Amino acid sequence: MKIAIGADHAGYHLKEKIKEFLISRGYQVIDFGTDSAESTDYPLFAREVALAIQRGEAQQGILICGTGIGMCITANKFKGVYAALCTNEYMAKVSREHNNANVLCLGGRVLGEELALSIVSTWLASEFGGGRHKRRVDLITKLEEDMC
Ligand SMILES: O=C(CO)[C@H](O)[C@H](O)[C@H](O)COP(=O)(O)O
Repeated sequence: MKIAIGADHAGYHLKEKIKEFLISRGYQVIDFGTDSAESTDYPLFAREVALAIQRGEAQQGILICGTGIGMCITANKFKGVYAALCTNEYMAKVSREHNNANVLCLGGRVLGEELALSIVSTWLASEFGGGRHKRRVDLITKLEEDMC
């Protein structure tokens, strides 16, 4: 399983912790930056992670900015990318089980490291439930197709 990861300056430190955590658990990580805490612009990194998902280079993505909001707004502009902003484990679990989210967005200025890693771990361990949730996700996919 390959995971694409990206952050702006406000998510940089948490990105490094998450990357370390993922590698220690055997995931392959593609890191699209940023590579320091110097001020930069979150859409640049959301774009790279979203394109990696679209191209099939990564199956899932994780994006971190100050709140996770800017990353989530940007990533959801890309067809086939379903990004979810999660602030607790329940949201992480349901974003996979109900929404089949393929990108997890986190707030580096919102979450402590321990909670953030627990959210990542829950998200990765959760799977899409199908059934009535598939019907709803299919409606989202159809909306994407109708808008092209
Ligand atoms: O996009 C955001 C808000 O949803 C992110 O949290 C950014 O990291 C934030 O806007 C960056 O703010 P800064 O004042 O330039 O550090």
